[in-house]
Amino acid sequence: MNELLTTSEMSRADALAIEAGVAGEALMENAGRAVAAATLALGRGAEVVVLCGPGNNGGDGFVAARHLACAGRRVRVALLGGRDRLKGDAALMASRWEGPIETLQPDCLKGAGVVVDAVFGAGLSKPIEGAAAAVVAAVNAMTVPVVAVDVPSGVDGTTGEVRGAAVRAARTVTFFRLKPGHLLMPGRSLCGDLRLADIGIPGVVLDTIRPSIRANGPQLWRQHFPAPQADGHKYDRGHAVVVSGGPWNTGAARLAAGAALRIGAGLVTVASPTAALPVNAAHLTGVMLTEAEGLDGLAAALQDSRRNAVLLGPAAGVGEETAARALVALAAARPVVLDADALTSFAEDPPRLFEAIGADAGRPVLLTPHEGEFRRLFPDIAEAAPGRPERARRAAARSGAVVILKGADTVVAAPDGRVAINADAPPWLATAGSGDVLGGMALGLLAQGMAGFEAASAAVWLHGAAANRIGRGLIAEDLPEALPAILADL
Ligand SMILES: NC(=O)C1=CN([C@@H]2O[C@H](COP(=O)(O)OP(=O)(O)OC[C@H]3O[C@@H](n4cnc5c(N)ncnc54)[C@H](O)[C@@H]3O)[C@@H](O)[C@H]2O)[C@@H](O)CC1
Ligand SMILES: [K+]
Repeated sequence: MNELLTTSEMSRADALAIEAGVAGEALMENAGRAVAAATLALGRGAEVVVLCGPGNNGGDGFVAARHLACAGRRVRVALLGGRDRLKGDAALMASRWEGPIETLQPDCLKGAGVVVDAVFGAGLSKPIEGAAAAVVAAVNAMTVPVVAVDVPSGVDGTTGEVRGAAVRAARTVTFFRLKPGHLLMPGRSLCGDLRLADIGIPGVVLDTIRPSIRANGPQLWRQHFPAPQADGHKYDRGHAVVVSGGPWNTGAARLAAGAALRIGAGLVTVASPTAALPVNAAHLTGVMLTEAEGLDGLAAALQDSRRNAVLLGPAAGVGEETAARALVALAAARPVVLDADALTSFAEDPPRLFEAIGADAGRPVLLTPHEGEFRRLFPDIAEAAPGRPERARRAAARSGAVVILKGADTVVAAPDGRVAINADAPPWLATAGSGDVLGGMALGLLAQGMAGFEAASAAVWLHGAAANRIGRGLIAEDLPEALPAILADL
């Protein structure tokens, strides 16, 4: 159930269900009935105004209006555009509505105690403007609950972006499977409480559609998650290396190293420039320390093949020195996580990074940009690609790396096209050092032999779960500490 369907995949699901013998009319009837059921509990008997658009989303609205009226609610219906524009099932459902049909405009909201938003759904094809935009503004100025059908009108179901204007719903009822836009920002924040209704589309249609985007959660990677063996040794659980910055910039590496250890790496070493050794030594206990001065020092530290995964970038400093160190790490034939300054250091020449990644395509490389770092490495993709999943996917395909595009709706994409969207990170996770911990968690999983996409997705989800467990007041140091309880629940 964690598959997410883009709006075009969703209309394919409808079409395949109909081909398989399910009546389109039945799908719409079930959809509208589910909306009515989700609306009945709201507004304590107050009048419901159902706003219908010219497509099948509006058709669902007519069905919901009929069921609400049958249940004894006072219902009024307003339609965008002439009734003669309605086609197919939507026209059929409008004909089964026995009450009057008003013209959609802000005035029809007068007296409403609950609003059903059935103006646009998966078929939104351009920005909302004119009368529809005026109604959206009027709905958002009201304090009554709004139930959105499929998506809040104006939210793009595939990207989560607002096109022109969008309704702010208290509840959204969608069908068969969620869409990316329900989890991506700002769509997610406009949906309110999300409900998923079964409308009779058989699950086997997914075998044909093969959706590539999923909601991130343990189902996606639990089978790959490293499980320590009873007779195992710490050396079986990998040896992660975190490269430290200079003497004034060591904290980020230690945060990452602590996270790698907590998530189960057998051994973790901070590889430190000579001048930073005393600072690191003064703060490390379970994490080990080794000297790695300059490029040769790093190469020497990585010669030990038991050191099987490397993280570089946190507080590394932007410039040629960091770029060259990243190339040393990438040349050492093992999984690499590149974060923060290690990404920005390639802003002048991104292909130089991608070539080094491509030189050994067999091992996983993770890039963990936030939006600004992403823009520096992939300016054209940031400009042109529609929505964050597509941006991350194109970047992964170009770079050959798993891309973790960080944000309130972190997206993980693999070079083979798989995408995971994380939807439950709380706002207080955006705090100093939080990204360093995420990099360390991913590193710790790679060191234990987890595959790149799964390690990235698991790290992102666990990072969010840890933050939810801690709650407000969280600082980055708390995140690794919260892991044991979450790992126990897995
Ligand atoms: N059999 C099906 O296809 C089913 C579809 N369902 C519903 O159907 C919806 C999709 O239906 P449609 O594909 O007809 O699409 P919509 O009903 O979302 O909208 C399409 C209509 O709106 C117009 N339009 C789009 N954007 C506009 C804008 N910005 N300004 C003005 N007009 C605009 C289009 O020209 C078209 O007439 C789903 O969201 C869902 O609610 C459900 O009934 C389940 C079954
Ligand atoms: K809608």
